[in-house]
Amino acid sequence: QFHMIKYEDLRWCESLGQGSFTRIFKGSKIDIRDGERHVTDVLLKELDANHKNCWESFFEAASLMSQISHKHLLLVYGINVMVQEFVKCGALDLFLKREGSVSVSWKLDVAKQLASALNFLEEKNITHGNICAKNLLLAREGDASQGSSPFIKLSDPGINVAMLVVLDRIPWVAPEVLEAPERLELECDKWSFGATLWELFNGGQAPLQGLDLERKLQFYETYKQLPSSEWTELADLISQCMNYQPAFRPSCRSIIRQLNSLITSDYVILHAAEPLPD
Ligand SMILES: N#Cc1ccc(Nc2nc(N)cc(-n3ccc(CO)n3)n2)cc1
Repeated sequence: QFHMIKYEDLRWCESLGQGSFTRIFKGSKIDIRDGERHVTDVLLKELDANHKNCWESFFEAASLMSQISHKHLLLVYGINVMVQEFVKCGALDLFLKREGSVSVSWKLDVAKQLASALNFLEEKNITHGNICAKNLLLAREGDASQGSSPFIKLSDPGINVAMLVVLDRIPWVAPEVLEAPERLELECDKWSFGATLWELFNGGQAPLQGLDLERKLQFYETYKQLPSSEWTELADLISQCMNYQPAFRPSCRSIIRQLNSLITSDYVILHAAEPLPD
């Protein structure tokens, strides 16, 4: 299902950093189409040498996402090196940390786009398994004064959960996944959606940041919730998603309905532009 890209058609440019198993580079892909040379900006994601053993799950994640297409799902061109469409503004967590103050309606717009991507995956009965702000890519920053809104793309799930040391994905990974990493169900993405919503409304800060592994495990063992927002309706939605009973988590349709009612609430008007976090 991938159309073949030849190695010599790829150019590696600057490194953009590295994840736990991968390194990412800015690059360009050269296509000759109807006699014309097209150069496309791409993101090159390499699996680092000492993780070649999780190659097949790297491939599996990429091929899963390449079989479906949706406006909020990242386009993946190829594998061996994963060649992704280059998304202009990069990962959302870094953007939020850099930007500091984006409006509540900007955040709700992003939340709705993620919810619609999850709804699409739910309809296809596909569990993403790694929903978090780092895997949300900002294709368009959006500028309220120009009336343009943000546009996000959900990135590939990356190495599948069974390969990952799921412990360092607390609190994004649903508690039931710690018991059975191979049993990834749709409800797991609802839990992660709640944790990502929390990141979105906390300036891109990672939830439970700084807690060591022991404390993170205790967080689940004692059925804790993340610090709740002063906006009670938002706090309610986050804790519904992060329900320790998977079956009690809301459907995507319910999440979208609740986001729509948050968008119309007067809290949005009162908090048009968030103050810079002190
Ligand atoms: N400064 C800056 C800057 C950095 C990256 C991009 N673009 C981009 N495009 C993609 N397709 C994927 C990613 N990712 C970044 C982290 C991850 C997690 O895996 N992906 N970044 C644009 C600007």
